[in-house]
Amino acid sequence: MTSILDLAPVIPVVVIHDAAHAVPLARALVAGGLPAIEITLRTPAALDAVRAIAAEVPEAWIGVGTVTTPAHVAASVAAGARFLVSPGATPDLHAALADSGLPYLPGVATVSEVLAAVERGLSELKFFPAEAAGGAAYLKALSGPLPDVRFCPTGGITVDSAAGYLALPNVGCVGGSWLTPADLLAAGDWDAVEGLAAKAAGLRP
Ligand SMILES: O=C(O)C(=O)C[C@H](O)[C@H](O)COP(=O)(O)O
Repeated sequence: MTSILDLAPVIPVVVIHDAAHAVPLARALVAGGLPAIEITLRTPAALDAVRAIAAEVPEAWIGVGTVTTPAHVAASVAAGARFLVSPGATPDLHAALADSGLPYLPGVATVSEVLAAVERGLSELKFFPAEAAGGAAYLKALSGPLPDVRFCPTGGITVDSAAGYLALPNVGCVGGSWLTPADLLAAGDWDAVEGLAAKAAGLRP
């Protein structure tokens, strides 16, 4: 199965208020070099956006984030998600994510949560909230005792701090919302979004 962590150095984390923005937004991100896109389940438009991208932008790896319940998993699969991301995970959510048949990144923030995920056979996780939970220094410390676990740190990361994470051996990619700021989406400035994506795609040549 393709690893979500290896598709691009950055996964854009998107909060979308207007599903009509979904297709041009996804095309701009893909054109900039970021094919893996996470639409968060934070707005009523989110699942419509996922459906539109799945139908009209097949070159995008469209994923769903802010998955916090088994019902979210089912709705995301039905909408056409190709991967799932959660900010944390309970035993029930872990089970639903595993049953989805999709690649997924459950969120962890402590060593014990990492070990619980490893017990379930997982080796690729989201580290959230990355900056607040210890940042790149925390992940660097984990690479000693847990060298086989790779992370997608997300939460508070910027274009300036991303490179420090990407230089770590246990970081596959980072996630962030800086590529799709609300003002650019509201203005429909897809060229600017493509420019932000291209800069992010170049963080790891
Ligand atoms: O919604 C989710 O599933 C989350 O876990 C939280 C998001 O990944 C972060 O909020 C990313 O947002 P920034 O910190 O703005 O880059």
